[in-house]
Amino acid sequence: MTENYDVVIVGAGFAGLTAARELCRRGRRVLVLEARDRIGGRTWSTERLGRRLELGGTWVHWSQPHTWAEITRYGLHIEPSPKPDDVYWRAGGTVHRTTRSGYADFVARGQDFLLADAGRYFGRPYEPLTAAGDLTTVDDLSVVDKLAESGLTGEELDLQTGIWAEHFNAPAELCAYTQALRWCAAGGNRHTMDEAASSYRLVEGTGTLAGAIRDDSRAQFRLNTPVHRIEQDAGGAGGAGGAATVTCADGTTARTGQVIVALGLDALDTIEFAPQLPGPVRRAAGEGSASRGLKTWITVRGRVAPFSAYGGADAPLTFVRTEYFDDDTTTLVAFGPRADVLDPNDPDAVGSAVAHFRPDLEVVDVAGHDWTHDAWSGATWPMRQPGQLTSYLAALQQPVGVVRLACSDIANGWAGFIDGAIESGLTVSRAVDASLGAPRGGLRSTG
Ligand SMILES: Cc1cc2nc3c(=O)[nH]c(=O)nc-3n(C[C@H](O)[C@H](O)[C@H](O)COP(=O)(O)OP(=O)(O)OC[C@H]3O[C@@H](n4cnc5c(N)ncnc54)[C@H](O)[C@@H]3O)c2cc1C
Repeated sequence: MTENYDVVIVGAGFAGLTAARELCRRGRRVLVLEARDRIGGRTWSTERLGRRLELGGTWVHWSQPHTWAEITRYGLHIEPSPKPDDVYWRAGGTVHRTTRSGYADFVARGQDFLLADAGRYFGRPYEPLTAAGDLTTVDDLSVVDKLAESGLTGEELDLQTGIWAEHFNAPAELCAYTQALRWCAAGGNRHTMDEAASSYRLVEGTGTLAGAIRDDSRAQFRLNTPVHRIEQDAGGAGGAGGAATVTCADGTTARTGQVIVALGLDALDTIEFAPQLPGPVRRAAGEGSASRGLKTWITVRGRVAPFSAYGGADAPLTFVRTEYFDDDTTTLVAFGPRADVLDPNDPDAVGSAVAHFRPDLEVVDVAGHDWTHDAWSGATWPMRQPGQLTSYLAALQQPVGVVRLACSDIANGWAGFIDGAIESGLTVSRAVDASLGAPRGGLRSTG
């Protein structure tokens, strides 16, 4: 039997959850279809290595307006990740070691050079295409291209490319210079940019935030229900006032006035669209995000003094940091740019990667999730490749008949972050509500 809804939302990550809550509050009848056995998408708080760990998105910040509003709304709390005493980095084939402030001094020249034009190109970060004419001249650059103009020393360059490979969770040549500028502009300056990315985690975990948004909606949720096909009626494909049929892998179908496809671009190929999505949208999904790396948690023997380490752009791990301390073990968080070359769940391989800069550490166990090879994500945090901002963002934000995309990948401000997912869910749900007209019976419920 085919059921009828005002809106079907595909995907229960932060974008889909937010859209579901907002549309229910506007009196819409909403069905959420999620492929996984849980909500939260690329965030996942779960028990591993003897404690609750975040296998996906983790850090949040008050400079991220949409995330912070949700933290306030649900009364959640943040706690700081430990700051390192020492910083190690590999450059010019050597491992260097210095204090946190020594590292900050050394890195400043390169960061200041790379991010100097953040305000020029993204003076209004939530309108990322407003400098459009000018932008096309720089959007094809990678951070490697831009850094080549810098006059930095070889060691400074090695460190900078390693830092950006870490920030994008991607090979450095895939990291769009404009994405680096957008990130800095969203934070307001490079210090807030850095702080927002990895300093404060949710005490209650991202799962609690996702659950709070879900519980605040009357939407019907179906887990373990991948969507296979979305077919718009002839009228729907041409504009508003149409309808679509959503078909799941289990053969069930739902009829709906509007569809929100709330999954990342790298998972878009899990759905067949009839008619096809426009060319730029298909090309954006086909090219995919830059972010094809990994995150892993590592338990090492002994109580290790707080440190962080940058491995360099070509290392299997670009960044490692102490995160939790126990009496006889320490838990590190680590990132690498290529999930193809390092399995986040292989203790031997991760141990060898850590030995690149800390051969004294003995890896006991590791825990991660391979988001890059997971069909429902296909990438980690979605950072753009050179050229993708000006080629695709505008098209990705447009409705296609009764179908709209919503995800962090296509947000305006903190694109790639939890904040971007919430922003996108808010924006798209408002547009969908407007397309549907007055709710049946003319009443808006507050549920
Ligand atoms: C390792 C890692 C670390 C990160 N670190 C941070 C961080 O510290 N701070 C931060 O702010 N952000 C971080 N992020 C990014 C952040 O987690 C994401 O940008 C955000 O969660 C994306 O939300 P979304 O709703 O746009 O997409 P997703 O979370 O990907 O949600 C999409 C949902 O759609 C589902 N789906 C996919 N295909 C189908 C289908 N065919 N049918 C039905 N359902 C489908 C998926 O299962 C998923 O639940 C990180 C991400 C990763 C992976």
